[in-house]
Amino acid sequence: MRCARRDRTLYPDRVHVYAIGLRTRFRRITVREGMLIEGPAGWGEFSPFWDYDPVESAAWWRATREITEQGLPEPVRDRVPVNVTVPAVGPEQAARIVRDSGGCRTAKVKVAEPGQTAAEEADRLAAVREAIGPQGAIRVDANGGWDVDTAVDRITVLDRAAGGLEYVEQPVASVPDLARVRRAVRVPIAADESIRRAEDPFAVVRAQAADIVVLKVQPIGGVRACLDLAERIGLPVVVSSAIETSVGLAAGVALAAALPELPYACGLATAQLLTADVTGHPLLPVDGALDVAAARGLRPDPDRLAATAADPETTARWTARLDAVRAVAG
Ligand SMILES: O=C(O)CCC(=O)C1=CC=C[C@@H](O)[C@@H]1C(=O)O
Ligand SMILES: [Mg+2]
Repeated sequence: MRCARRDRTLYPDRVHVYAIGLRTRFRRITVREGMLIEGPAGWGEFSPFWDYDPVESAAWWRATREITEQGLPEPVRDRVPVNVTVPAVGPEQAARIVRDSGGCRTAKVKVAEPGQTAAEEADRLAAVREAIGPQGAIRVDANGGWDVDTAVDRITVLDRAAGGLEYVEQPVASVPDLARVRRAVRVPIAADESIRRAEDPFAVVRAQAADIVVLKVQPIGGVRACLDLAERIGLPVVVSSAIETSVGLAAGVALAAALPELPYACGLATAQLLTADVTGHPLLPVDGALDVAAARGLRPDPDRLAATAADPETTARWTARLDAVRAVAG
């Protein structure tokens, strides 16, 4: 197995850099890269997307160290309902993803993909509704891709095409615009980027800009940081992933398992987006949920680590990146 330079100041154990292909282009990437680090309390994942700079990536590193040094908080439930994640694909592929999801009763559908039309999005949503059934829940994620007027128009169209939307995630980029859209539509609004890339996530609450808050373990700085934010933010929360391997997803499952309330299915079925994983027992939904004990006991397998190891250049890039992040994170 190819290991990054052994950094004895990090851990005497193991630092592994992975590169795993995505089944479909998602979030502008086709390969997911990151680091897995084994510490005294277990394995953690450090995998900020490359558009996060060292200062922003410090929170991701804190999340990694929390797991490798403190381990996971105690769960209050033994299963975590999850949504299937549908990339910006055609209607037939969207329906197939839902049907093959392992019983997910909620689907989150990517919209506002550059170059795609409202009609293409409406077709995708109609196909997802057909596949998930009338009792299923459908949410969309625009990743801040619309302006206010477009968001108000599209939400109305997509709400009808979906046969009713559970909520719309980050329809527009700024908090003031999020508040404008929320006042103009009846579909609930979830804040994601306005939480995980914000100086002050409470600006969303002060502006009455969202009904729901999305929590992602790595960008927010750890499982316990997310539990603390959930306790203080005063809005319902939904747990979502950062498209990690099953090692990183296990931290998301631990968060979802420890939250006092879990009103929404979690965006933690994203192992389905990967063409491989670092364990022979990837975290995949059964009857629409992930098993908390399986996540807590999850360890990478040496043969899967070897099979998903990044090439030397990528490994060197991540090692240098981690050095830069640790220099600012302390
Ligand atoms: O929430 C989900 O269904 C899966 C995770 C997911 O959609 C995302 C993960 C990471 C970055 C984004 O691409 C996207 C999101 O914005 O929530
Ligand atoms: Mg989102």
